[in-house]
Amino acid sequence: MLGIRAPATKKTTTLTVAVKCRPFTEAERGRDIVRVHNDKEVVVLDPDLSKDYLERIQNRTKERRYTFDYAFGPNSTNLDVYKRSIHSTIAGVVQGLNATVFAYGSTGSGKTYTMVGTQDDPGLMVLSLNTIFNLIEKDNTSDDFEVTCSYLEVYNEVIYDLLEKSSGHLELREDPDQGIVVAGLRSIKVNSADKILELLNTGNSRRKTESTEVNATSSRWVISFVHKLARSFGDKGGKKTTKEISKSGYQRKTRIGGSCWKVGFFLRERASETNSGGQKLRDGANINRSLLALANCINALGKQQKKGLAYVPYRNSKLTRILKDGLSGNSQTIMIATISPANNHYHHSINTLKYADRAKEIRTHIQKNIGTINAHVSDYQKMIDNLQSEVGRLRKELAEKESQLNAKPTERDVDDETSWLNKLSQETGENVQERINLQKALIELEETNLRNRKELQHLDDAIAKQQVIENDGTVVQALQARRQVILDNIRDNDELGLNYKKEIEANETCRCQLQAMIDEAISNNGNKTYLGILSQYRLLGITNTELQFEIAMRDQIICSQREAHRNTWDLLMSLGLDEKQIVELGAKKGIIVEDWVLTTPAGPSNTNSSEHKRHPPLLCSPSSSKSGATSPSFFPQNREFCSRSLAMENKKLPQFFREEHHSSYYYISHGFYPSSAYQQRHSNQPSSSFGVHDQDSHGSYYSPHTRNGKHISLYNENSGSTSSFNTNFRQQQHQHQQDTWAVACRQETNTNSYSGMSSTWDCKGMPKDPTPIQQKSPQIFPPHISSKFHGGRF
Ligand SMILES: Nc1ncnc2c1ncn2[C@@H]1O[C@H](COP(=O)(O)OP(=O)(O)OP(=O)(O)O)[C@@H](O)[C@H]1O
Repeated sequence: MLGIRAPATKKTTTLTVAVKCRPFTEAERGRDIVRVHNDKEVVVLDPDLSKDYLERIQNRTKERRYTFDYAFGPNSTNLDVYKRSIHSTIAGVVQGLNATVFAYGSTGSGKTYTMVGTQDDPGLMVLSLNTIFNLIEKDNTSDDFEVTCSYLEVYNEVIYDLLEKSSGHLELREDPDQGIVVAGLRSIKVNSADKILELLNTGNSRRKTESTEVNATSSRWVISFVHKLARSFGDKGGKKTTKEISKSGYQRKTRIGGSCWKVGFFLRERASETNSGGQKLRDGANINRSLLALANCINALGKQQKKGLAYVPYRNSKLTRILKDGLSGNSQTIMIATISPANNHYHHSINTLKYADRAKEIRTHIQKNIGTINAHVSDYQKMIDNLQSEVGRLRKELAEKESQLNAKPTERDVDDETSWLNKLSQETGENVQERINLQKALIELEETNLRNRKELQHLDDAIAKQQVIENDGTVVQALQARRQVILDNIRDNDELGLNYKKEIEANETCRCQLQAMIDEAISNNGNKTYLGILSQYRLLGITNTELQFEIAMRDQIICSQREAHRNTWDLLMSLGLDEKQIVELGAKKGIIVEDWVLTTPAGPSNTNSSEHKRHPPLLCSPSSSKSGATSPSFFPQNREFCSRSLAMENKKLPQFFREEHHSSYYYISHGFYPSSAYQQRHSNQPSSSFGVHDQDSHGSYYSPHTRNGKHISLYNENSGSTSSFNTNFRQQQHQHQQDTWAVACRQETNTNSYSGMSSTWDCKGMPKDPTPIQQKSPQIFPPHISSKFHGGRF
């Protein structure tokens, strides 16, 4: 038979399961517990009659109910079974469809009777053979048919050929076209049902049957009867055999077909029931192994359909390998489950029915084994050419794919995922850095404008006062010019601030998208755990950067506050005041100098004590003093007490606060957090509270990036690593320290200018020549000085 498979479409079908309950045998005693309803339902009654009503309604009954494709009671004949459940399948064999029929049941349940039958009630094998030959006979086409049959037995997992007089052990082989085949199994050509029955009888005589206590002629072996049918489709004009057609080489299309139907029946027995030992016991165990393997395959195949599990243990026995096609391949398969009606077979019957029930889930894929071949050599050549070009195309495709694969290392999937995750992480890092820069720039901008607004207020006050005392209006004009500059700066900074806010929002959106991409990639990936940990690690790194940013900002604020304190002390002492005077002055104005006031009453002896030098005093407001806070302030050692006109003495003294504390509040009041904490609090408000500062806020700090009251953007200035970021901050701090003192001096100058005074101070706190305000460099108002010394109060 030529092995060309048809490109016909596959049809998926489920196993057909029929249950046949045999009648009581003459020797059998017991109670009938099997009921068949509607030709489909099988009910096995509880064999224990002693159960009362209560037990029954409590569902303690052992009664079981199953539904199958077909169910046959004891009065059904083999012909009934055949007509309803087998005939159409066997008819399909002539059309090129494979078929498998096997009986499954416990020993003595009627497998042999159902498959072989008797003279009066021929079995399914006989009936199906009759059908095949009837159909061939009735076929009025020019097609040729060739029927062959084989007969084999599996005994203790060894295959014997029953059509051979003295058969050796046969092996199973896997054929790409025909599936599992028994190598060396004799295949005899037959042309009538009678001939096959003759062969069956011959084979049966070679079977090893031994009596058991259950069945006097128990087969105790797995028997399979394999028929093959080859069909050559010819023209209507005349019949041609396959051989003749292939020889002729005429330009005539011919279809060929082949099908196979297998019939098997098995024994299942228990050693205790068969009362057999030794060799018999081993035989029983092997037979059980075959059937156990079949049961396992049925189980696995049933689950496979329901849950998609893959492994089916076909290789566990010869029987399951022979039946493989029938259980999952190209075959229409019918399982006949045979049971006994007797109550003492209850467990066997239930067992058989359970497997039969699972077998209903098994699916096979049937396909006609018919192909079209062209009889002419040139057509064969064309076919070969086409196939070769197809092979060439596929080879090329394969080579391309392989080169793609080789371009990357073995663990390319993981590597790809990792590098992709790296890219995402890097982008997230850049995103965070960008936001840090934007927030930093925004904060500085806010501070600048806060100072601008305060200066504006002071300018307004100064202008009002000056207008009263001045005749020519020169100073007022200068003040108004300055006021205009500040107003312009405020407007510009407001615009810039709004842009920053928009950029921060865009940055937040981008960050959310990146995070969603990372999350999705991790959740969809097989390496979930690994990628999850990697992602967490990266995100922690990013959070760390943000925290370092916050720390750096706080450091800078603390540093600037300390500088401000130091400058304030220097300024006070440069005015010519000693400590006692400062304390007294402070006390008059309600300012308490900690340590001095808290420990001992202010006095000359105390102010000069070494204790005070070891613990520099802290200027604080009464309110902060009450809070009991005692953190030290920085007191410049060996400071010079310069002589100074005390023209200021009667002016209002500034209010000193604990800037350290306020700087912390600053972050909170300005909504500045590391992004994680920030997001928790302000998921929809990424920007800080630009332009809405409390006038009493004291958390402002001097920024070297602010000139002339106008903000100079820091955006992208610090993009890069955390270390460069910190370096920047250190540089800023250094610059800041240098600037603070100069600013303090300039502040003093300006303040005096506003008050109409002409004296100025150098960077060491020494008086300098007066300079008109118009010629001064652009004014910067350091927070701790500008907010307290500014406005002509000092
Ligand atoms: N439908 C039936 N009508 C009448 N008698 C039956 C029928 N089915 C089975 N029997 C009888 O039941 C007995 C056991 O049947 P059978 O030998 O077919 O069982 P088995 O399943 O093939 O047993 P084992 O597996 O041991 O070979 C036999 O005496 C047989 O004649």
